This record gives sequence, structure tokens and C-alpha cells, in this order.
Amino acid sequence: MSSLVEMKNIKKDYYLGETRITALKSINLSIQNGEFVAVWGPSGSGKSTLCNLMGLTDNHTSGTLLFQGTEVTSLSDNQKSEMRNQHLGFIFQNFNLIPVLTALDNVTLPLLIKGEFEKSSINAAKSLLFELGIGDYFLHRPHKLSGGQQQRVAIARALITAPDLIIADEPTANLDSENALKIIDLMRKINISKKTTFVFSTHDQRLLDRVNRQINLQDGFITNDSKADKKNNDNVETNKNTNFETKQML
Ligand SMILES: Nc1ncnc2c1ncn2[C@@H]1O[C@H](COP(=O)(O)OP(=O)(O)OP(=O)(O)O)[C@@H](O)[C@H]1O
Repeated sequence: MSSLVEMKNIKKDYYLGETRITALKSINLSIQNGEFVAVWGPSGSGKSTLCNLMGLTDNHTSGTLLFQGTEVTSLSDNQKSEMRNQHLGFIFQNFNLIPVLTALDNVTLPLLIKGEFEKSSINAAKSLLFELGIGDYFLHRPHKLSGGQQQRVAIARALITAPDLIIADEPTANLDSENALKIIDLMRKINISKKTTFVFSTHDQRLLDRVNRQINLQDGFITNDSKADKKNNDNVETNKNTNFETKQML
């Protein structure tokens, strides 16, 4: 079976006028279904660029990028949008919830965009919000929610279409360290229980013991790509049956 994402000799250049900035230099990696991966590195090392390429929201300059075995450069913009809608979910550091919509409407929207029926979409969104511990807040607009609560709504929105891969670019950057750990733990529980693959970027080394694989970036190169030992994973696996009801901790 093919990898979820495969990058071979990926390079990404940006241009500022005449000046070329090479953000990624010869990246080789593959992401398998079910992995929980942190991309870690200092500011400017290329984490967001890598997330954007994996999320099919930007184009690489050279090399080969396969998503579920399909060469991405062979796809039209419409086909890429379709692939994003069908297979990918996104979580952002600023949460990016629509301010005029309630938590419930924010989570329902991706299903309506996909053409699902309104009633079943609302029911699915509501039940997911309860599953993630924020059901009591479903009629709140984002500004009435804490950062941790907003990020939970954003996680629900990313998850509602049952994507194969969720890309989270610095999902904890705007959270205090306690809530940052809770959000990563929530993502890990979803990863285990729903088998959703996660790739998230961070510059926070304290989050790395929560992952089963870390990819370190420095100046556009992968300097380390390591998987956690089995023991570490087993510790997380033992939490498999805990539910997501952690609202008292938010
Ligand atoms: N749109 C752009 N135009 C020009 N240069 C860019 C652009 N986006 C990123 N860069 C440059 O590419 C390099 C990698 O940037 P990137 O945002 O991917 O790094 P990062 O590790 O995510 O950084 P941060 O943690 O600060 O977000 C940096 O030198 C950055 O200045």
C-alpha cells in the first residue's frame, strides 16, 4: 500500500523581487497512515512551508510529491481542491474560526460545503463537539470561548469530514503551556481512537515526548527523523479508552 504522503528531493523556493529564498532543500520523507508526527525546528527552518506542501496549499519548486500515491503536480487546481476537501483537515495557530458563526455553525460548515444534508450535518457537528468536551458551548461565538476552547472547536471542524490527514501548523502557539499539552494530548487521543494521521509543526520541544515521530528541520534540511521507542507509544496506547471529556480542565 502506498504512503499517505511521499516527498522525494523536494525543494521550495520563494522569490522576493529578484531575491530567491530556498525554504526547503532536498526533503525526503514519507508519512504512513496512522502516524502522529511533529515537525520541529526554529523559526524560519521551513516548518510552515513543509505543512503547506503536505496540505496541497502551495506548490513545490522541484522534486516529487505523492499524496496517496498520486503525483500532485499532475493535478489541476480543481483536483487539488477536491483532494483537500476529501482527504485533508487543517488546524491553525490563530484557530481561524469564523467570528460571526457559533461553534456549532463553524463545525457544521465543512459538511454543508461538501453538500451534506443540513439536519444530519448539524447533528454530526453537535455530537462531535460533545465528544471533544465542548458540547456545552456549541451556541457560543468564538470570542466567547477561551483559546483552548476555540482550538477544540477548530479540531472538531478539521475532523468533521473524517479526513485521512490533519495538518496543524503551530496549533499550540497561542496557548499557554498547560492548554498546549492538553490540545496535543487531545489530538493524540483522536489519532489513536479514530486512526486519523496528524502532522503538526511546533517550535516547542516540550511537546515532543507526546509524539511517535519527530522530524527536525534546520535551514530547510531534515536534520533528524526519529520514531519514539515502543515503550513511549505503549504508554499513550494505554489511554486508548479515555474519552475526550476534559471540559473541566479548560
Ligand atoms: N511567502 C514567502 N515569501 C518569501 N519568503 C518566505 C515566504 N514564506 C516563507 N518564506 C521564507 O522561507 C523560510 C522558511 O519559512 P517558514 O515560514 O516555512 O519557516 P517556519 O519554520 O515555519 O518559521 P516560523 O516558525 O517563524 O513560522 C524563511 O526564510 C521565510 O522567511
